[in-house]
Amino acid sequence: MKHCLDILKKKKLLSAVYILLGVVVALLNAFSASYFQKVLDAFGDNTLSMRTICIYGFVLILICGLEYFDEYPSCKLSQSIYLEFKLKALRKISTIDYRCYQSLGTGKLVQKIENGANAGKSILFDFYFQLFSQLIPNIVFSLIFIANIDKTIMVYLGMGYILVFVVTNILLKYLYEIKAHILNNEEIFNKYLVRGFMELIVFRTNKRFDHEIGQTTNISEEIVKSKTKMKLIHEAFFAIFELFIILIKVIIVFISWKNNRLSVGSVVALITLIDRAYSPIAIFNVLFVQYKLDKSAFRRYTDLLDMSDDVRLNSGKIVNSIEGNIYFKNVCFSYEEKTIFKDLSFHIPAGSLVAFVGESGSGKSTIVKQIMGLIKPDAGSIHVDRNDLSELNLNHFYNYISYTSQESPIFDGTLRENIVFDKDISDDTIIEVLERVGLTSFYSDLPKGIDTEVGERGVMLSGGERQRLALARVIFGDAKIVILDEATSAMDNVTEELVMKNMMKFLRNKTIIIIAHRLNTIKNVDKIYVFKDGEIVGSGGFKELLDHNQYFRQLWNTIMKN
Ligand SMILES: Nc1ncnc2c1ncn2[C@@H]1O[C@H](COP(=O)(O)OP(=O)(O)OP(=O)(O)O)[C@@H](O)[C@H]1O
Repeated sequence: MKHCLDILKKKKLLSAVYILLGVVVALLNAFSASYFQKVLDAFGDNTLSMRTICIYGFVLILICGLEYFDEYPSCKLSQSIYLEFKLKALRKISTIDYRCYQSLGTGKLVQKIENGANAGKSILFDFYFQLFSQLIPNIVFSLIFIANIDKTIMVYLGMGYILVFVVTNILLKYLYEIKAHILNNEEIFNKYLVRGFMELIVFRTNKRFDHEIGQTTNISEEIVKSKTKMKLIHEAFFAIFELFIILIKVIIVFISWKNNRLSVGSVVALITLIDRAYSPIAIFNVLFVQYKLDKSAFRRYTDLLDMSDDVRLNSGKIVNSIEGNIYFKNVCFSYEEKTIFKDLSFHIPAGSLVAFVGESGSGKSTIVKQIMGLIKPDAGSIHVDRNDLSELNLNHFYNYISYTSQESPIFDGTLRENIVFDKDISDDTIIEVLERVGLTSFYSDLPKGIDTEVGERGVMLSGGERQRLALARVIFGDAKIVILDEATSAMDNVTEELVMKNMMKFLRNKTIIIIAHRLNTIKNVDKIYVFKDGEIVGSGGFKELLDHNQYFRQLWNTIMKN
C-alpha cells in the first residue's frame, strides 16, 4: 500500500477532482431516476408542467456534461499511475543493492514490472477510485431514493448485497490459483522471448530455436487456457447476477400489482433505481475479484521494490579529493556457500599501474567489484587513501573512479551519448579522442557521425570497436582510479598496443588496475598480482615473476604455446 500512497500523494488535486465529479454525477443520476417518477405520475394525472420538464431535461444535460469532463482526470490519472509504477521500478534499479540485482533475470523482470504496473494501476484506479467516485456514491444515493419510495424494499436489497458478497468470496479462492498460474507462465514466456532476442547467435548455431519456440508455444497455450477459464467463471457469475436482478424486478412488479400500493411512476423509478443500486454491485464484484487477483501480480512487483537498497549510494562520508591509494586488509568474501577470498591483503600505491592476472574464476573481477563498492566484504576492510570504503558516499566516490567492464560496455544510444553521456563537449574534441582510440575510419563511415545510434549493447559495432568506444569514455572522465577489466580483450595485438599506448599517455599519474589474460600486454606495468583460487600467489615486476614464480611462468608458457 505504501507504494500506492506515494503515487497518490503526487496526484492529490487530480484525485480529489475526479472523486468529487463522480459523487456529483451519482447524486444527479439517482435524483433524475427519482424525478422521473414525478414526471410520469404528473403525466398520468395531466398535471405535468413546463417547469418539471425543464428541470428534468436540465439534470440530464448536466449529467451528460459532467460525465464528459470526468474523462479528463480519469484519463490523466489512469495513464500517469501506470507510468509512475514503471518509473518506480527504474528508480529502484538505480539504487538496488548489487547482489540483489545479480539475482534478477531480465526477461522475468521486465514482465514482472509490466504486470505489476498494470496491476498497480488496476488496484489504485480501477478499484479504489471507482469505488469512491462511483460505486459507493451510486449505491448510497440509490438506496436513499429507494427508501424514499419504500423502506422495506431497501432492506431486502441490502440483504441481497450480503448474498452477492458471500458468493464472490467463494469464487475468489478458485480464481486465485488460476491467476498465480497465469502470472508465473507470463514471466516464463517473457524469459524465453527475451533470451531468444539476446542470444540469437547461441541459439541459432546450437539449433535451439525449435526447442525454445516449442516451449514458448506450450506456455502460451497454458496462458490462453487459464485466461479463458477465468473469463468464463467471471461471466457465469455475471449471468447469474443478471438473473437475480431480473427476479427482483419481476417480484416488485408482481407485489405492486397485487397490493396496488405503488403508482406507475414509483414502479418505473424503483426498477431504474434497483438497476442503479445493483449495477455498482455487479461492477464492484468484478473489480473486487480483479483487485484481489491483481494483488498477487502487484506483490511480485513490490517484492522487487522492497529489495534492499545500497544505502551507501547516497549516504556516508563525502571526500573532496582522492589520491588513489587502495588497501585491502584481511578481506574475506563468499558468494553464499562458495568462498572466494580468505584473508586477502594488498596495497596499490596512488599513481601506480598494476595488473591482476590469474586463471578464469580466480576472483579478479570480484576484487574490482569490491573496489567499486558494488559488493561488500564479509570481513576485513578496504581503504581508499585513509578512508574506509564502507563509510564513503558511493555516488560521490564514483566521481573519482572509472570502470570499464569486460561485458557489454556499450548501451543503446548514440555514439556521442556513449562517450560523453550528456556532458557538453564539442564535436571536434570527441572526434580527436576517437582518433586516439583508433576509431577514425569507423567514425568516418558513419552516416550521422557521432550522432549515429549504436543499437542495443552496441550491436552494430565489432567487439573491438565497442571496447575502444568504452575506452574513449574513460578519457572524458576525471577519475583518479581507472579499472580496465579485460578492456582490450577483443582487439587484435597491433590495435591493442596502439590504443593502450595512447591511453597510458592520458592516464599518467592515475592509479590504474588492468585485468588481463594476455600477459604480453602487461610487461611494462609497475606491479603484477598473480591470483589463484582467490589468493595472491605472487607479486612483482614481469621479469621478476617470470624468473621466480612458477605459477606465473606456467601461465606465460600456456599463453606462448597457444
Ligand atoms: N553472482 C555470483 N554468484 C555466485 N558466484 C559467483 C558470482 N559471480 C562470480 N561468482 C564466482 O566467483 C568466482 C570468481 O569470479 P570472478 O568473476 O571474480 O573471476 P575472474 O577471475 O574475474 O574470472 P574471469 O577471468 O573469467 O573473468 C568464480 O568462481 C565465479 O563462479
